[in-house]
Amino acid sequence: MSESNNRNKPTVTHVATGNIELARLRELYLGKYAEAVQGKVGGQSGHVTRTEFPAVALLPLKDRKRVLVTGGAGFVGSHLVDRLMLLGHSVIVADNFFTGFKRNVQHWIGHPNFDLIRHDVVDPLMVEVDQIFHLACPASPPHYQHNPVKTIKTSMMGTINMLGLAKRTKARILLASTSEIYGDPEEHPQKETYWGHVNPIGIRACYDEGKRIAETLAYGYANQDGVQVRVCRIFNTFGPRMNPEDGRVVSNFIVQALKGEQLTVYGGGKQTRSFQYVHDLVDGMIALMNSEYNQPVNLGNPDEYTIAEFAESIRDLVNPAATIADFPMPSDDPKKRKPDITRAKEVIGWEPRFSVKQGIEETVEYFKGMINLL
Ligand SMILES: O=c1ccn([C@@H]2O[C@H](COP(=O)(O)OP(=O)(O)O[C@H]3OC[C@@H](O)[C@H](O)[C@H]3O)[C@@H](O)[C@H]2O)c(=O)[nH]1
Repeated sequence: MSESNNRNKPTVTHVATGNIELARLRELYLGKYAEAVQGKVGGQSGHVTRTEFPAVALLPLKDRKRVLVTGGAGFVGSHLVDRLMLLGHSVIVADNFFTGFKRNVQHWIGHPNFDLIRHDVVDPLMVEVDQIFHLACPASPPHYQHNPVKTIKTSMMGTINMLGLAKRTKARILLASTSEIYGDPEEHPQKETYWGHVNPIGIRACYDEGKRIAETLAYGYANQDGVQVRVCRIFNTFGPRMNPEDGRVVSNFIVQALKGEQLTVYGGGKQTRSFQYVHDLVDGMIALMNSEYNQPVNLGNPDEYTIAEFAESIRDLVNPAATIADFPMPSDDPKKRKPDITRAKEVIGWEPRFSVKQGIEETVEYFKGMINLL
């Protein structure tokens, strides 16, 4: 087991994340605003139009931004939307609901600061905004491999459309890039200066190369047209509102353990990943958007696990009776991955504050709430 100081960090209890109390965030995905997600199957599901919304900050008009979040109904996007809304901004979500769900943002539907548009970023979007967080793209390997051409179109044409929007409106745009641009890395841990090791025709290429061209486009528009771009490279992230069926390792293992099924370790489980809790990522994205730094920044938690030891820790926490079984390794699966976050510390003063254990406990609680739906 690779030990890290991070595992011995005290857990975050009521610390404000981006000036928002954790308890206030929790009520949106575990508490009173999450009841539709935690519904019971077999009966009926009733919906009411909300007359009361979570309280949001009242910002002076000069500080209130009009923020577009593409992919805002997805796992990461919806947590970002929660934060931006609670901070008092006006938020427009554009999502095609391929992997996102309305239920992830349902607690904001009807709020005067909130708009939800069913929109695919492959088509241009005409809105007036100050900031764009461009997240739209399936991120789970089974999802992005489901329709590789569509994944490439989403990354490439979607990013061209959003950069064009940023150019017209003079909005600042943050591109959600990925650790996958490093491919199967030969440098470990991965620094932003590493150019990567990607198979351009492999099954992951639609996503890896899609995000690489998205980065190239971002700097093309920045250098040629003066568009203000920010680029974060997101490492493996988990938390409540992950789609339980999206096939990524954290949701798979937790759901399998909760259902008493075998935990499916691929290829012997010697490959490593480093897992960050979603609130840390959102902290980093907002800090980067509001910083003056325009080069790529890794956002991830360096706490590195082999997949085999990760399976054991989930089993021990969720269901010690569950068994672990080995399945074939998907092709081109990176053998190791761990972010070097020196740059993030230096340029935006960011580092993860949640331990993996605390994040996993919250995620387990969330999935337990939906067990009847699984
Ligand atoms: O059930 C499973 C699922 C996955 N795995 C393994 O666990 C590791 C992590 O797999 P995931 O599918 O969660 O994520 P990957 O690291 O392959 O890709 C991720 O990289 C970073 C992000 O940009 C994306 O969310 C995603 O593409 C891989 O080695 C995979 O083979 C299992 O052993 N069992």
